[in-house]
Amino acid sequence: MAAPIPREWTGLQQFPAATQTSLHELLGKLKEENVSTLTILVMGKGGVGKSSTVNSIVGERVANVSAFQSEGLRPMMCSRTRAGFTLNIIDTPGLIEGGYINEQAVEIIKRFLLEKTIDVLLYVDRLDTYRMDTLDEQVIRAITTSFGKAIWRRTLVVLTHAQLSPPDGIEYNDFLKRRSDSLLKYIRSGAGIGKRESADYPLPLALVENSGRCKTNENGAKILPDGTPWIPNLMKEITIVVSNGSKSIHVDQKLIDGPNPNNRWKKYIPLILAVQYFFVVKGIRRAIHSDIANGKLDDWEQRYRDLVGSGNPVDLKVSSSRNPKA
Ligand SMILES: Nc1nc2c(ncn2[C@@H]2O[C@H](COP(=O)(O)OP(=O)(O)OP(=O)(O)O)[C@@H](O)[C@H]2O)c(=O)[nH]1
Repeated sequence: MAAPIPREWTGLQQFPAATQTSLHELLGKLKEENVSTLTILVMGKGGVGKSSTVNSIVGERVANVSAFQSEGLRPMMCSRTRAGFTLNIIDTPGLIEGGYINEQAVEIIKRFLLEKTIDVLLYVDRLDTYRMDTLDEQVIRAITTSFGKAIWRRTLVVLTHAQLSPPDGIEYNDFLKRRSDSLLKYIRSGAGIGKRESADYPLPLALVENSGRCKTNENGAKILPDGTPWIPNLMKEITIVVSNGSKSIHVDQKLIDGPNPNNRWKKYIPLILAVQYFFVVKGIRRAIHSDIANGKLDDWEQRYRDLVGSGNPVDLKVSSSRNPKA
């Protein structure tokens, strides 16, 4: 089925003039780098603000937002064009249901993404969550197994509900640091990113406040507590990920099927053969040679030699103790 023709990105005109200017500059920069299409995949647990973030970026209500758990399992792709640039943004259902990974949702997402190329993953979570649990790690593992570890090179971590007042009088920046450090720790652990690899997986972070009550500046742009207009900032961080030198993720059947378990140990075969040769075959040979050199003979062999040596007729039936058939 042919992809639908993208609609004009009219939502851009909803943004204040200063935001529009910043966004046009960023799109211009991408075009200078020969990037004329950007496909953004949005994933995370349920209810963290994925759909709201999609709507905020597009500037239109294209995805359903609900305070309650959404029923649908189907991802949704929205495409918009502006001045020769195409933005594709894919909203996905939350991956957790009843305390476990919703495997059905994962499979549907994988099939939906087949033959698509993901330029950036927005891994969305809430800033105002105080504790991490194993569910976070499960979601991160599910993403890693589905699309490969390399997807984390193309990831921007997005924290929604950024206009929060931290609990227990903690200073905003301290709270942000603690929250982001613990989330990044879980992502690295769930994705299997070792300490030495950290530089290859920068995992930058952007804050988002989707609420209609988000504070605005004198230009009417929605701002973070430190005064940063967050929509241009989010788009800037996205363009940084696009230009970080890593490859976009093309989702093909091989990637979806994952590594073939039959191939898993194949690379060790030459090593196993070498170990066998040096420690088993060579060992046995050495033992045989040393036996021969020591002149040790089996009982029957010794008796046979004695008989042949003595010139008496050889009665193998009697002399062979090893061979009952003889
Ligand atoms: N205050 C505040 N509320 C938010 C923010 N983002 C989302 N919400 C609210 O959080 C609820 C869930 O938002 P959604 O955007 O539907 O979350 P989701 O992750 O797409 O949810 P699922 O599709 O069920 O996985 C809605 O009531 C939103 O209005 C935010 O940044 N700030």
